[in-house]
Amino acid sequence: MRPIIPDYLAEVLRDVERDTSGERAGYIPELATADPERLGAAFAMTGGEVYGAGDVDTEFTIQSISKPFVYALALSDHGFDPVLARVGVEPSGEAFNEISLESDTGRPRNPMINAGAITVHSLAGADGLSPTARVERVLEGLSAFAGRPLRVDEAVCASEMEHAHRNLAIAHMLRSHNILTEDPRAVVDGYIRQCSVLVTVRDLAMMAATLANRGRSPLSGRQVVPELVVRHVLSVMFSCGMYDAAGDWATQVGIPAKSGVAGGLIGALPGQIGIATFSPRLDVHGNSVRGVSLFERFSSDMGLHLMEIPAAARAVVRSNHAVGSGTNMLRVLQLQGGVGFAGAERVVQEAMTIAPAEVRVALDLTRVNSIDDVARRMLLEIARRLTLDGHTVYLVDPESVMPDPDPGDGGRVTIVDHVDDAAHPHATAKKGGRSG
Ligand SMILES: NC(=O)CC[C@H](N)C(=O)O
Repeated sequence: MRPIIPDYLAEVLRDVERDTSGERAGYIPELATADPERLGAAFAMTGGEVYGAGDVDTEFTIQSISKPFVYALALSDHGFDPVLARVGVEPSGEAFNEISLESDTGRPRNPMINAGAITVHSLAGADGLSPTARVERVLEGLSAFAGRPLRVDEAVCASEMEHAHRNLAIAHMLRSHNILTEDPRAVVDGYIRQCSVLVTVRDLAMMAATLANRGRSPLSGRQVVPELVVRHVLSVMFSCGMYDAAGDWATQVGIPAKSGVAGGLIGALPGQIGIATFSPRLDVHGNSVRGVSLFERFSSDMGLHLMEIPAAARAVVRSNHAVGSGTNMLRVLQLQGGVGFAGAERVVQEAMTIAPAEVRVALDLTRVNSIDDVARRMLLEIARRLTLDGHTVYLVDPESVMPDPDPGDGGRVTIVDHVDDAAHPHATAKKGGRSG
């Protein structure tokens, strides 16, 4: 069989190829010489598989796509408070290189615009690092996200540094507000080196997949940054990643994303996929023209919009029935699928209908594949209240999907591997049901 996904990617690339609108970034002379016809796209699944079509192994500079990753490094190196004290998380609705700070605090509005990203660069690695050691930390961190060692394009770096007046102006302004405490020139130099790291579409897809995979690289298995940091970074990407086009992007595409002026674009869909595209011509916001079209296609073709309401998740309560009769009667609530808050609420409703006469109750988790923390607490609370009302409660949980099944506070559950073990408690005694 021919592989399905690369064929699909190649077809979508053909569809956008005709669009030659937009301009290469002119303010960094080296970028203005890039081949404007380059075009590539890749999907990296959280399971580790990578699919690509077009120029997936061409190297180009990461530019602003480094911002969310270095933000993640700064948050994991310093913790949330010191970073949030210096850089906000509010969408600015402004261009990426806008010279703007919050009027009351002097903080840059968010870490995705240059003012925020320059500040964040100074927060990567331990306090007091030399500028060179800080760039090392950034390079090592970006490489960990990509799952391979990355390097700096010295020509692009030098070219941007020669024309860095605007970023220098931003850094001096940050220094005057004491948001930056180091030499502004050294920080801008480090930030520009960070932007000049060479990546391929394949690398970027893997970096995005590492975010989508809760911060663990699908390639190396390494936990690059903590899970809570990832949630925070993806939220900021969702609201600020596309600068003054962020609102359009959130409604049309609905994937946390980040663009760079060399023409790269990434999206990370939590739990599913990292996507990357490359095409150097940019729109007025500095986002790749064909990249935006590709993401619009991917989102609508594959239903990747984050706000897409999932096809009515199958009912969590598969059945609610009685087996046996008389005092031996067992009420069985058979659950299925993944149980979250709304699913557990359905179980609460069903549990309220259990008649006092039905002394024995089984929550059958045989077909449940996951229980999140709030659902765990609610199901155990159901068990506890049923115990207090005089019921005997069984948890049918052959694969131990219920973590720590202790209802506490006067509640008690007997854990068995099969409904039959609850239906015929004497047989259970022989098999020795686990008790929680
Ligand atoms: N949007 C971008 O990719 C901008 C990054 C570029 N290095 C700059 O600071 O101007």
